Amino acid sequence: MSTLSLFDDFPPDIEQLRQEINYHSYRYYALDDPQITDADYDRLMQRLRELEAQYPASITPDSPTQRVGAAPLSAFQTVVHEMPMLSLDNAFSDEDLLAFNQRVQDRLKSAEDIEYACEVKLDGIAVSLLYQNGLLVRGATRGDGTNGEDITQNVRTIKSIPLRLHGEGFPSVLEVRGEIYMPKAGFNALNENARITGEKLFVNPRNAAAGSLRQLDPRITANRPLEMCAYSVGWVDGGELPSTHSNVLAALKSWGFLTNRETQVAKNIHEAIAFYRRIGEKRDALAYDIDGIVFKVNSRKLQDSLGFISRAPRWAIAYKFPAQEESTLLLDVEFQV
Ligand SMILES: CC(C)(CNC(=O)c1ccc(Oc2ccccc2)cc1)c1ccc2c(N)nc(N)nc2n1
Repeated sequence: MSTLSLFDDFPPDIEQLRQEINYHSYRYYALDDPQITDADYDRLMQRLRELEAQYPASITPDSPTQRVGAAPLSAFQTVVHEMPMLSLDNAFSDEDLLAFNQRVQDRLKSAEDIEYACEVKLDGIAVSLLYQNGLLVRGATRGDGTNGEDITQNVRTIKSIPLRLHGEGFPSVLEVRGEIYMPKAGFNALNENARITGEKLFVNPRNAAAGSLRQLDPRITANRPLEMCAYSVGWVDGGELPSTHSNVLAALKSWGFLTNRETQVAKNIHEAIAFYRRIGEKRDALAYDIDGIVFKVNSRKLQDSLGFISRAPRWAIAYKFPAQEESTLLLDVEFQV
């Protein structure tokens, strides 16, 4: 006799199972510290699918079984970003970075050391995720910074993007910005599979991520090894944010987002340059492609007084690495095939 028959009149606590699965996702993606094996996670998911098939009325939009959603779209709708998605000014040398720091000090009329949040600049696709009362309601590309494409159905398939925020204390409206990227291992496996099936090869992980997000059929996106790393908050309403950027990232992590483990705070621009060197030395060993380091004035109060120049903040800069040889090498190899 199946155990379910004991509960036919009293549906088992499906919400409890859903919360347990979401908790394990939080531990795996946000904390990078899973408590159960992938096999046990899959067993929990299988049980949830069986119970939801038995009690379809219990299905909620944030259920982890609802990631691969609706039918393919005929086209992407346009989204107008409430807060522009800004680009970054670039630095190509230590001198450029020191000049950036000097401009910041001059503008703040301060000779005090400026503290910087230091983040890897992932080589992926910028995305905006809008949450209302903790639920993901919209995903959009950067587009031209003001108008992007609505890719909500596709971002819902990415397991490191929470469908419901974890924990508490988040604003009622929260717009999170980050990068959707394809880790190197996933990219290599995707191209290996494409070689076997005779499908189109991707030139690099960034193009593979872009191509995977441009799919009108979310079922294709769902089968692509994509991750999302949060790096900023754009628009908030109904709540306060911490006073430093590094604590905003910590809050995003507590709400269920993947943030990059290399992120550090530098007490001054010289420590920031040391961070750039250290990451530059381990760049090839990283599990994902990066094309630079982003330095952000850590104090949000100082950010507000520095403001923006047209499309880029005065308080942030990207110090780029030299372009990597590998992608052209791959290009040569690819066309020799
Ligand atoms: C700093 C910011 C430009 C994001 N921030 C914003 O887009 C942003 C936008 C409006 C804001 O507030 C506004 C308030 C009023 C008017 C306009 C903007 C604040 C931040 C940015 C851009 C690209 C990044 C990248 N590739 N990697 C990392 N690691 N960080 C990055 N950070």
